Amino acid sequence: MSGAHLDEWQRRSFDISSGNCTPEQTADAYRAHILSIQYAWASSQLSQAGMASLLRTYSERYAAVLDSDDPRTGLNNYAESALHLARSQRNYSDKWESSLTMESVLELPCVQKMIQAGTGGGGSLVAPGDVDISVGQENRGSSLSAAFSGVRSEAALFKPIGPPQPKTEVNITASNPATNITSERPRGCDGISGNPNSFSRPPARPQSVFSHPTSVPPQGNPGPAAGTQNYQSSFFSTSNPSKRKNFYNTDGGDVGRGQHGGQAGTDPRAGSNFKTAREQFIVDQHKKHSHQSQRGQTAGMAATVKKSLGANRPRGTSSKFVSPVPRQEEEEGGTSHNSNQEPQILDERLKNFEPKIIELIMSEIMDHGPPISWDDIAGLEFAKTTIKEIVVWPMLRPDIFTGLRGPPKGILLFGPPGTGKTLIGKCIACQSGATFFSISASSLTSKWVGEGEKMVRALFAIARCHQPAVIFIDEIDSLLSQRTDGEHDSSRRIKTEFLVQLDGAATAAEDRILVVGATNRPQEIDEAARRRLAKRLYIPLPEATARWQIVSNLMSQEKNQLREQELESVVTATEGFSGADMTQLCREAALGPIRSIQLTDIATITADQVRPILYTDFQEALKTVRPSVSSKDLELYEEWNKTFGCGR
Ligand SMILES: Nc1ncnc2c1ncn2[C@@H]1O[C@H](COP(=O)(O)OP(=O)(O)OP(=O)(O)O)[C@@H](O)[C@H]1O
Ligand SMILES: [Mg+2]
Repeated sequence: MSGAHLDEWQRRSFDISSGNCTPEQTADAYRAHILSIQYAWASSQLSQAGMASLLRTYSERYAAVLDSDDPRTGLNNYAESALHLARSQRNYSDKWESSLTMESVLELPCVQKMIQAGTGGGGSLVAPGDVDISVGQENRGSSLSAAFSGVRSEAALFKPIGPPQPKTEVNITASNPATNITSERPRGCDGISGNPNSFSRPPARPQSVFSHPTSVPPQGNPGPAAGTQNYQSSFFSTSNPSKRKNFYNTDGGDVGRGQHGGQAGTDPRAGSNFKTAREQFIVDQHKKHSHQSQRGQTAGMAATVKKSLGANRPRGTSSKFVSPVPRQEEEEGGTSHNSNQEPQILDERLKNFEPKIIELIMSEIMDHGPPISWDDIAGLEFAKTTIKEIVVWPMLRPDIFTGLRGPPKGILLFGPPGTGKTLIGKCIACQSGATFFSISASSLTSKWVGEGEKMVRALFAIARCHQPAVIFIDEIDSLLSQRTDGEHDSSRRIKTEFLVQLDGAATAAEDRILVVGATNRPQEIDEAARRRLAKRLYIPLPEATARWQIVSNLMSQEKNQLREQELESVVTATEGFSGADMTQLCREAALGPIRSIQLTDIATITADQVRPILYTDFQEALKTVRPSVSSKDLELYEEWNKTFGCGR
């Protein structure tokens, strides 16, 4: 690490060990340590092992500060209350202990005022009574539960202020002597202290301020659980109103309104997710029924889809692709069957295949992905034109491209690594309008003997159902390498099956299935496969114009100050680079501005303050990025292209 970084590190370590730091400062210092470690590793100043070890140490220390509930050394002052709650114990924490005992509520100035007002003329507000609690007819809302102690405890009878309201009397009898029901303030009870009027209830909505929760057993039937319910609420305490205010009063309006409102006179559950068991039951029932009816609809849909699939299906670029099994989106949309059920196969031609195999192949259909256009592929004009001729136009005008003009059944894209073969595959997927299967050789070469060739057969069968179709096989050499005596029987069978499917009795002349293979080892491909991949296109290293295009494309997306001549110099200096090497060079250069930022600023700097990419960044990057294709390898590709390639 540089001297400046070490100084900074030392200063922070000293601060922490001096004991003068608050827990917040200590946590900040540890966080800064962790950032420095990550930065040092990212800029190769620190080994992987060193980074891992340091990170472990400092993460543990940081976590210790976060987790400790000692107010002098830690930040976590919630743990205690949380633990108490978890153990169903009374909360003794200073921070979270509720002060809402009956006595404290009665002592509240606003309550006192109301008591006085009540005795003055408006009827009594609070009077000691038996264990009766009066609740409004709607019997809703969060509540103040009564404080019980003893077998039949005294509780308060709360009567709402204002005109007399219809009410229901509920008797709560504490049958268990150990019952400890603690008085709690209702949700949004800040309003009580802030606004004495909030005690009054709007006449339109008869409801007691201190109505009992919906869990109150009905009158005359307290039930065995009546006395054993724990009424202690974890929602509110009066000790830290500002915190609570921020938490519940998200709209910045009056306390008690908003998400967890519950101000006196309003429905306390308005906007909250709370539901009674009965409400939940009704919702569940509703869901169940609607799901059943949806399933009914799906079955109906499936029947319709069946008709449109397969031989009867109109073919052409405009016809919509219909999957023979329910697709993921449909499942998400809730229109599918139970996921445990076997996928329903809707095409006659696929009935001999196992649903699992079909599902596997279907999952490799690539009908979405990042959109790539032909312009995103720099250079390679000949390859692009040829592919458009073979793939795109025949899809657009199948009536013209018939007979001798019919497209070949297979294309092979070969060339050095990183020259854009896979990119072309993705572009075909986006631009061709055909059903695009992107198959990896590994998904076809199953470890179960016999499964592999079934997969190949299923692949072509499904592709036939979804014509026009393009089957893209990246790194096709691993699937169609030359057949040798020593190789496993199963891989031989896969190859044979593939060749048969590609150009054999199984394939009809009018089938519009195109196989596109990509490889950087063309010489390893079996000669029979080579013949079937009739159009073999060399994808060479990018020429100067293509390199120019790649750099300017990538730089146009970043803040840069690269002048025309400087770009020319970069292009000249990158003779022999592949497209992937050029991309790597640009990535490396783009890191230049980040590397010039001071370590101390990295956490705070804004994206706008990062300087643009300069030519010097490219010069630096050129010191570390080298071409990945050797000239010897290149000769091999050129040679193979001369012998088997279809380019000019
Ligand atoms: N002609 C090109 N135009 C633009 N970008 C390119 C081009 N060639 C390569 N790239 C860049 O290099 C990356 C790698 O290219 P791609 O994966 O297509 O190489 P490939 O030929 O399939 O290599 P491999 O033979 O190793 O599989 C692409 O994602 C792209 O960023
Ligand atoms: Mg590739």
